[in-house]
Order: sequence, then structure tokens, then C-alpha cells
Amino acid sequence: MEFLHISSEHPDAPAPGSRVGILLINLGTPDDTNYAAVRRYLSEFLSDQRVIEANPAIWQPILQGVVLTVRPGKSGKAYGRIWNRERDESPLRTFSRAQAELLAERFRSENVSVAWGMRYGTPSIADAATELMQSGCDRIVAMALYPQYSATTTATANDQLFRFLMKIRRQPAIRTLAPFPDDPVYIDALASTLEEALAGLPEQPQVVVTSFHGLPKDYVRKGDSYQADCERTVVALRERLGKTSEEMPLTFQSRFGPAKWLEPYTAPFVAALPAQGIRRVAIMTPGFMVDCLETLDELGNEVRHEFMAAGGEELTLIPCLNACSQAIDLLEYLARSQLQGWV
Ligand SMILES: C=CC1=C(C)c2cc3[nH]c(cc4nc(cc5[nH]c(cc1n2)c(C)c5CCC(=O)O)C(CCC(=O)O)=C4C)c(C)c3C=C
Ligand SMILES: [Fe+2]
Ligand SMILES: [Fe+2]
Repeated sequence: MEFLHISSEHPDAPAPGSRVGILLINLGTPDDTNYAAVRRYLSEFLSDQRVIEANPAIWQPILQGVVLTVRPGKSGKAYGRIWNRERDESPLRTFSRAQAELLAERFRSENVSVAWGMRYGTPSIADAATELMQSGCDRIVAMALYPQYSATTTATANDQLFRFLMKIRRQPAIRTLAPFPDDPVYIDALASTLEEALAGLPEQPQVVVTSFHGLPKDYVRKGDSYQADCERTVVALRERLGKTSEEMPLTFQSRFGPAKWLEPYTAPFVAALPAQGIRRVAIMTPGFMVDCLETLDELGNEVRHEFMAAGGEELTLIPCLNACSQAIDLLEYLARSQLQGWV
């Protein structure tokens, strides 16, 4: 077992004062589209035993060998297609920063600081927590921005924060966020984003496909509540919008590796629609709080291409909540629900 190294007070100890910190956590993204940067990111991501549960003695040689030889080049090209050239960074980073900055404005006149950190890559969760502590926060609300719980996302984000806290002497108090798959504020934000995007269309889509990031079925069998949470989201959305399961089906994207993942898979599901007479579709991605590789490239490019090749006419990709005012309202509401008694 590794021995804990507990640091002396500087630089981890909270500065004197009594502020509360809000730490927004998202998945993370590479710093560049080049092979080395994408390899570094994927290596950290896919070495996480919450993400790949296989025995590391078996998985690491496969990962460091074939996977990290082939995948960084392919993924780097995909990142290149969606890269934010203006800021020279990945969209996930741009939107995550924007959410944090806009949320900070909502708390400007209160004793509350906001920081953002990534589970993989930069800025790290440790950097973000240190920033909060150095600004005087002795209490932190950790908000892993996943509406649907999964051990592969929510739990590993919280693990990483506590792993950092293991090394410091004067820990801040921590509150973590519960998943919010059918919270009416979240459902309303999704519904209004969809309605806004559809309002500008000359013809309405016949079907609005919901697409969530997939997960190995085995993880669900072992107790991950992710699938049930995705279903709660879609049932609440259908109710809110008066849609049937045919008009708003639930699908799962981004399968990785040979195992069985949650079904139906988005790409074949969408490609089969034109043969059923459905040529105008919209796709929305309620599980992603910000647009990223999986939404902008996998759906916006790959799935769109397959749909068109199968005879589709119009595919409208609904933006994620990103930094729109409803998204910041939602973040503020979630944060305030955790701040009770602290602020
Ligand atoms: C076994 C592998 C993976 C599991 C399990 C997994 C779960 C999972 N992921 C997200 C959200 C995102 N994933 C993203 C990218 C991504 N995901 C995997 C693999 C697993 N994800 C890989 C290898 C990648 C990297 C890209 C690629 O090479 O294809 C992203 C986008 C990141 C970005 O930079 O834009 C998000 C977001 C969830 C919600 C989830 C569990 C439900
Ligand atoms: Fe993923
Ligand atoms: Fe993908």
C-alpha cells in the first residue's frame, strides 16, 4: 500500500476566511489534436479502473500496445474536425470554462468562488480545488456535471477529488451533487433548448432521437444505475413535451471495444429510419452538459453521413445546454440546493 504523504500547511491549507467554493467537474479533453496529446489523454482516461474494469495486468499491455498506437491518430483527426480554432482548444473545454465564468457572475456579490476542473487532463481537479482553497474556501460543493449517475463518470470524478484531499492536512468540507436525471429544472432546460432549435426549422422533424453515451451492459448488471437514470430522463422529457416513445426514442452511442453495450445503438438506429419513411430527424443528447467530440463529430458528422447515405433528408443536431442562460440557471439552482446552511 502506498503511504500517504500529508503535506505541511503551505500551499494546500485554506487561506484565512470563510468562503464557499463551487467546483464544476467535467470529463476532460486533450490539450491538442496531435498524436502525443491525444495519446496522453486517452492513456489517463482508459487507465482509470472505474472506466475499464478489466484486470490491469491484462488490460495495460493491450492499452499501451495496440489501442494507444491506433486510436490517438484516429481520434486526433476527429478532434481536428470540431476543434475551436479561435481559442485553439476543444469545445468541451470552451463550454466548461464558459459555464464556470457565467456561474461565477451569479455569485459575485456572495462569499462564493467558482472553479472548474477535469477528471482527465487539464485543468485538473486538484488544481481547481487548490485554487478554491487558496481563495479562502473551507467548504466546497463538488458538482460532477453528469445528470445520469455512472461509476465511470460521477464516481470517478468524486474519487479524484478525495484522492487529492488524502494528501492535505486541513481538508475543506465537501458536499457532492446527487444525479438529477428527472429534475424539472433540468428537464425544462432541455425542453426549451429543443423547442428553440426546432422553432427555426422550415419543416419539423418526424422523430426526435435521444442519444446518450453508452455503457457496457455488464456494468449495469453489476449495479450501475446509469441505464435507469437515462430512462428517467427520457420519460420525463416525453411527458414534458407530450411525445410518445416512437416520437422520442432512447438510444446509446459511442460504444468502445468488443463487449455488449446498452442498446439500441444510435448509429444503426438512425440509419434504419429512412427505410421506415422517416427522413427528417432531430437528435438531442441530454446526457452531455456541453457539446464535445461525441456530439459534434460522432453525431454531427459520422451519424449524419450514415443517415444521409441511407436516404435521409434532414438531420438537426440539437445543441447541448452549453453556456445558454437556462444552463446557467440549472447550475445555479443545483449549486444553491447544496449551499443551504453554508451561505
Ligand atoms: C470503456 C470506455 C468508455 C466508457 C465506459 C465511457 C463512459 C462514458 N463517457 C462519457 C462521456 C464522454 N466520453 C467522451 C469520450 C470518450 N469516451 C471513451 C470511452 C468510454 N467512455 C473514449 C475512448 C473517448 C475519447 C474519444 C475517442 O477516442 O473516441 C467524451 C468526449 C470528450 C471530448 O474531449 O470531447 C465525453 C463527454 C459518459 C457520460 C460515460 C458514461 C455514461
Ligand atoms: Fe466516454
Ligand atoms: Fe466516440
